[in-house]
Amino acid sequence: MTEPAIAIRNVAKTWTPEGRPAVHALRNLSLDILPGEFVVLLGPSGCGKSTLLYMIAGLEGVSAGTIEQDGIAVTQPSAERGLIFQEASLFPWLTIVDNVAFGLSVRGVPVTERRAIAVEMLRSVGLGDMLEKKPDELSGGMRQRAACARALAMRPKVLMMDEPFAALDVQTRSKMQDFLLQIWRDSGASIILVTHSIDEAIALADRVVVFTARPGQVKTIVPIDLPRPRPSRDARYHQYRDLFTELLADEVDRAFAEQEAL
Ligand SMILES: Nc1ncnc2c1ncn2[C@@H]1O[C@H](COP(=O)(O)OP(=O)(O)OP(=O)(O)O)[C@@H](O)[C@H]1O
Repeated sequence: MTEPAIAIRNVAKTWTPEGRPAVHALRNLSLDILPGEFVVLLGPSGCGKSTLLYMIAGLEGVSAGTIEQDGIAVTQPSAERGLIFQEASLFPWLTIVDNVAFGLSVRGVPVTERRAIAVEMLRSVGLGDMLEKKPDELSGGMRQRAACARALAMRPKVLMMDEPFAALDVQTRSKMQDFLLQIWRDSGASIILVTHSIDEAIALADRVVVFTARPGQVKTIVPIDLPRPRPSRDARYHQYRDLFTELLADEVDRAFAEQEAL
């Protein structure tokens, strides 16, 4: 049996913000992410998807349960687990190539090698002509590609993405999905991507993990048994879309009901 790249066992997370009631974000959540697997997390707003990514990244601790990477407990951030947010979090005062090289400096890569690696990564994401540009000179899609280059330069085994394309227009988003599938194949990394888009989930995932409303748990896991690329004309595509729409509808209703009760 393949050992999981990430093993999440009975994890719970309760946020206890000062002066406000505790929030039970996740409860009794178990999930394996396999090496090289593309997993999409889908669920109603507030069900703890981002919280789970932060904990896998090692940026937040668990309240109960365990998270392991390759059998070792996750206790702090690591270059082996990259995280990309909705808005590319590049340093605005650095050029694109320096943004990518900066991450490598944190990892201790010698200064002489940093630029060469950064240039290579930026070329591989199609930004070879943009090396000396500042982030605000690039489009949203280009900034996200630069953020991918920065994360991939660290050679992570697991790349997490929190709604990475939500701020992009429909055409750019579709191109970015193609691009992501390509870098996923090239890198061999596991990808864990959070999205609200059912279409994005079907287009990308090996498996879609559907969450319950908060406190988030795994409601069901659906393998997407379609060859890529996955044209939305395909009848089976529509079956998946209907299935996810139905699975989510109940949970979204529950999430709304809870918000109204507050
Ligand atoms: N730092 C924090 N302090 C207190 N509560 C938090 C914190 N981060 C998240 N929460 C709460 O935990 C719950 C889960 O939030 P989280 O952002 O993980 O959900 P999500 O599923 O990613 O939501 P969305 O899809 O809307 O982004 C929410 O009720 C949120 O308000």
